[in-house]
Amino acid sequence: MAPEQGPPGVRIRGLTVVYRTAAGELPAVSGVDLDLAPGTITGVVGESGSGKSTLALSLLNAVQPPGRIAAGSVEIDGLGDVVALGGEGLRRARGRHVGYVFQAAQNSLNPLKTVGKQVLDLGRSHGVENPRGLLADARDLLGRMGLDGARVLDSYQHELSGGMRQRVGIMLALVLNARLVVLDEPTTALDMITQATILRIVREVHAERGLTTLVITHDLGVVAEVADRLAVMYGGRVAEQGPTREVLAGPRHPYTRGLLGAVPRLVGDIGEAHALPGRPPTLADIPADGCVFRGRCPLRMDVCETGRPPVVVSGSRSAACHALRDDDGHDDGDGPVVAAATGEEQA
Ligand SMILES: Nc1ncnc2c1ncn2[C@@H]1O[C@H](COP(=O)(O)OP(=O)(O)OP(=O)(O)O)[C@@H](O)[C@H]1O
Repeated sequence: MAPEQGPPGVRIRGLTVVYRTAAGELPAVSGVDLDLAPGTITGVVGESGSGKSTLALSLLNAVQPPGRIAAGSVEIDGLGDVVALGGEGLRRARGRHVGYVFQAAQNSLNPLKTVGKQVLDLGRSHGVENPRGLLADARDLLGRMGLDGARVLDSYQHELSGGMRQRVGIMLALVLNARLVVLDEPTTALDMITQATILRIVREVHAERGLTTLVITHDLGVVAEVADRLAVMYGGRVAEQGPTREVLAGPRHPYTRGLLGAVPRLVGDIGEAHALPGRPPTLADIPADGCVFRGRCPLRMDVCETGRPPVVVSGSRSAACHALRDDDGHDDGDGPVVAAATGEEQA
């Protein structure tokens, strides 16, 4: 995948990732289908434990034991199915093709090496032949993000603020010219002003470098700010997905409605916000059959106990819910189409 080839598309199909626990192997991600269209920013949102980070790690086939990808494929343009990749091919793909900014990137730099040294290490591990050119690229990227690049390259982690470290993380994900970038909780632990700055930088760098970007977050405000499309995850499954504006303006899945109702700044008056009752499931109590959200769902019906929710597709949106199957009230004119009740999604 040469840089001039344009941003890659990604097709995730039937992805199931399990972790080995005392109770056996349990799915953290279960039958997920998701498309990342080339050149777009997709946001994956959900409460803690919904499987977002596990899904993101699967894009690099980087799920670590006791986890493993048990089924499905992750097709990346120019790279093929990363689930089938291994060894050297996989190592080279990470960084070169897929740039990854880990959760808590503020703390993931090596405290014993300057940022510049870490750039050189990264280049060496990927066989970059022109280290000076790499450092110049790193300096330019940092400058592009409003930092004094030369100074940051000479700095150690403890000399940088949280927002600066986050920008260094983004630079490290981009400096090898990866065109697919995964950002896991890019703004957690940052103050509001720094958060807004980082999101602006994500949008600008995405557009300027022609990237396909996946942003993982628990914060609907973050996806509202940056994402063209969003996927809402719950209990390891995609509950609803579609264009961000449409989903936020008219959520269909009861979980999405609950999440939105719990965010004061998106619904206006703080008095109108209602916390979603209950807690998200842990691996041990995700129901094996039926709908994973039924325990907290105001629309719960008998069928939710046993049948996996059908994916109701309408235009470029879809939601997996038994209640929507008979619900004409949300039809956007195309008429909802019920897809197979296997968790398959149409993006
Ligand atoms: N190494 C592991 N061993 C066992 N279970 C794990 C492991 N890593 C994650 N899990 C479980 O898998 C489920 C999904 O975790 P994951 O980190 O993907 O969710 P998340 O939505 O990213 O949550 P968070 O926002 O808290 O990171 C959770 O129930 C979690 O406890």
